[in-house]
Amino acid sequence: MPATPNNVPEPSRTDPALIRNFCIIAHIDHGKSTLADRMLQLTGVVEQRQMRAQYLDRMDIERERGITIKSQAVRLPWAPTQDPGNTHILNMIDTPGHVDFTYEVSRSLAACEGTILLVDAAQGIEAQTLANLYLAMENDLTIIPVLNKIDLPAAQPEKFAEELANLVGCDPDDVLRVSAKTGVGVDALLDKVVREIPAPVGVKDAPARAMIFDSVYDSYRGVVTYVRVVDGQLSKRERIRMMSTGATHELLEIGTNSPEMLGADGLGVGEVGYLITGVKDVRQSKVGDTITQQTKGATEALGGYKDPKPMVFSGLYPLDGSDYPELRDALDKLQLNDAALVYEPETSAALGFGFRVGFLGLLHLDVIRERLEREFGLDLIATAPNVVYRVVMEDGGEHTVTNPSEFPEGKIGEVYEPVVRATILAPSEFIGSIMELCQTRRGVLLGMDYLSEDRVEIRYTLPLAEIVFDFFDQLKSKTRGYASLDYEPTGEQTSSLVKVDILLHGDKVDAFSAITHKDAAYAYGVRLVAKLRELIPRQAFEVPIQAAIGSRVIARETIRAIRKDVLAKCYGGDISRKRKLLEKQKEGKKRMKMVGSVEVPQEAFIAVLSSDDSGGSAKGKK
Ligand SMILES: Nc1nc2c(ncn2[C@@H]2O[C@H](COP(=O)(O)OP(=O)(O)OP(=O)(O)O)[C@@H](O)[C@H]2O)c(=O)[nH]1
Repeated sequence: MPATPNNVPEPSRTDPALIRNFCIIAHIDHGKSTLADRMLQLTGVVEQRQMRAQYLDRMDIERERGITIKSQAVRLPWAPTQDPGNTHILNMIDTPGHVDFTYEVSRSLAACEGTILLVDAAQGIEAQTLANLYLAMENDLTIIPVLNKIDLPAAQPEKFAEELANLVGCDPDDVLRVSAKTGVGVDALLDKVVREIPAPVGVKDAPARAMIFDSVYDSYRGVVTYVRVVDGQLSKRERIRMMSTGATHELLEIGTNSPEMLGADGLGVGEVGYLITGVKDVRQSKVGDTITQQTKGATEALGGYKDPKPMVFSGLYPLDGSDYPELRDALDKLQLNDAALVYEPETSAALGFGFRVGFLGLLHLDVIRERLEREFGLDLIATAPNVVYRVVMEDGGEHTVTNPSEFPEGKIGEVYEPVVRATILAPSEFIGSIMELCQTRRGVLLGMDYLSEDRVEIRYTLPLAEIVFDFFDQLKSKTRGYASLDYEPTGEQTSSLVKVDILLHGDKVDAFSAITHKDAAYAYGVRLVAKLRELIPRQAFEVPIQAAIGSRVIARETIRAIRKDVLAKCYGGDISRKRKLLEKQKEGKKRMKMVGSVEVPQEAFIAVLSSDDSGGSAKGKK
């Protein structure tokens, strides 16, 4: 049996009554990592002298470099003050903080019985705190409200204790006050976790059922899968089965993190830990799936499994066409660690060979783009992000549109677009500007609540397409940075949506096609043709630039013709000078792309697609 520190029970034999599984919900910067550090230190799993700030975060960076793996769950032994003779096992499970990963968050929460709701005592509740709190409530978790940073001079514990108490429905005196920085109150918090969070319940002698709440690719070990055992026991070397796919694997290694990986014989009821089967791709070990034994396994999976569904699509093209194979290899590599990343090859008349890539949301898109550029050294052009539309034709035929240029022609019945429920938190002085912004983005007000006398929570239904581009930036600038936003998909709605095409000399430029609301189409068309007129140099012939809905032109500009005869300036017969000029002209041409018969500098595409005021998105600003 592997050695365990401090007489801590072996994970296959821990009495479930002594286990507490919890996570920490906090808005960014409210101190989650610092609190986790303090807990590692107080419970003795990291020795004082090894302690360094943000221990778990440090591991995150290391993981990026492929050195070690982040602990998605840490096993902490704790002898509570109220029951010092009984060492309890606290499994602290990390939850991804961002809205794009709501499904992953909800799986991490489902692995817990309780959560610490951590709020900065100088800031109060923020949108991400709320969104995750709602998910925790849906999962029936016990909630322990805690104010952090009480050491700060700007802390207002009385005010925010009241706010928190109102939110979770408890007495303000029951809101714990801690300083993750100095450690004040953290032992009382661990005691409270033991006292208030229920122990896991499961059937010891049943076939094993364990839920995957995270899986991480590691270049040395392959995929490391994090599980919570609900019933039965998983043991080293036995064969297991993934219930969604039926695939079977041998359990090469199983264990817990404290916070480094520590192998074990197995994991029993209620335990949380990792396992390694040698699979090389996270899509073979999917978050939300249930694991059981291959023989005499469970017949019914734990509920809640969903395939990740991309919400936002963008075309990614290498700036230099010869980088296409590198881009494909890089996407293949990223997919090993990202079950939600989907892509397929795509060709654009304007941009050449690339990929249409699906993401969970905008943050996901940014992360992937940044990694492609930073880790793989690729220079990319990304087309404006668009959402997925469902188009039902009058004859009943149906199309799923992930690329605006593929919007069907012909008799369209209804167009459906995805909508989200957005929650915005801000000081009440900004209510007017927030509502104005949401209104211009086709929002429908759902409700508004005061969290305290000067802070409100505003809820809107908004089309996803209206927030994927720059909504958050606008919100921040209209509220001087004070508002926070969170959203979750809530279905779809029919809308009056049209496709606007941009034509150069009669040829459609696929990269600029956009699906916009009918009322925003004209503005989009006018803005884009004006912009392109500025960016495209004059050609040997007159070039009309048009914006059109179907065959109806809604905006037009014209680039007048010039005769670009570089030799005109050369009188006399100086051959070498002539050659030089011709060479120069050829150089210039290299960076041009042909769209039909028109030469367009690559910079024009980049400028239109990347600049903030271009509005080259699917949303159509008004
Ligand atoms: N004064 C004071 N500062 C704290 C306390 N807890 C955390 N901080 C500081 O607050 C900042 C954010 O803390 P983190 O622990 O990184 O917050 P987080 O919620 O993990 O943030 P992300 O990982 O970015 O989501 C850091 O500069 C911490 O040093 C506290 O109790 N008192």
